[in-house]
Amino acid sequence: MSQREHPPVVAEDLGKKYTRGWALRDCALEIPAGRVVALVGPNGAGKSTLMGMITGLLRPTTGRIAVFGDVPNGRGMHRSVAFLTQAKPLYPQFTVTETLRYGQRANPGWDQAYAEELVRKAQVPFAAKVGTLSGGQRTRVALALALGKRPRLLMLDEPLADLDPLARETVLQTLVEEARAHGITVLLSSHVLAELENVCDHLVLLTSGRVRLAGDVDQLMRQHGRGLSELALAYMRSEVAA
Ligand SMILES: Nc1ncnc2c1ncn2[C@@H]1O[C@H](COP(=O)(O)OP(=O)(O)OP(=O)(O)O)[C@@H](O)[C@H]1O
Repeated sequence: MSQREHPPVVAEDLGKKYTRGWALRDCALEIPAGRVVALVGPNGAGKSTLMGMITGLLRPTTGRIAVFGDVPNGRGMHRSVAFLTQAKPLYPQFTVTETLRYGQRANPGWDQAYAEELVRKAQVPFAAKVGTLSGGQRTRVALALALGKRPRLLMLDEPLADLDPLARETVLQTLVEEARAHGITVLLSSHVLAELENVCDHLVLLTSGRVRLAGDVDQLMRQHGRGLSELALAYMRSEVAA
């Protein structure tokens, strides 16, 4: 089987135990290619832990995980994966141009023209130091850095949390447009369910370290007669009540 045919993520019996206990248990999951996937769940549900195992930064305690058919080996992220977190570790002293140059050096498949186009579209000045940019502008630079790598899977762990509603909408729209135009699979974790409803076509819901619901949003909506955010909220409420 060629590497292209492997799904972006397949997990079987996947579990992660920290010293305080299990963060993720019995996780069986397949993330299909080309989808925009909402990863939702209450605080502490295990979302970041799952993403950490996909990047290879965290090692599973039990089970297996494969990323495009490869087992993450802890020696760096899969070359087809880009990861953006709320922290957006950009160097504040670097200009935007220098930041993209860094992206070029660090990533063999780097697409400089595409990264520059994303910065230009966002109207972020190339000569500005990253530390002087607004939160929204920094996010656009971080997104250009992530997409310039030409990933096949882009993971975003609460990347919009510090943005105002308008900036959130713009960034999310850009992200989804780029993903659909280039066939990138997106795994997006957020607590703002209404916002995910407009852009995600696949849902993975975690509660207390377990996958409670996973599947195509349209299909889940037909089955349950509710939209993504209502459905996710109902599951989270039932967890609290249990
Ligand atoms: N390094 C760690 N050491 C010990 N426990 C941890 C560690 N990282 C996470 N945990 C615990 O694992 C559980 C899952 O955490 P995780 O960060 O994956 O949840 P999350 O769904 O991303 O939460 P949030 O929505 O609050 O970001 C929590 O109980 C958390 O306290």
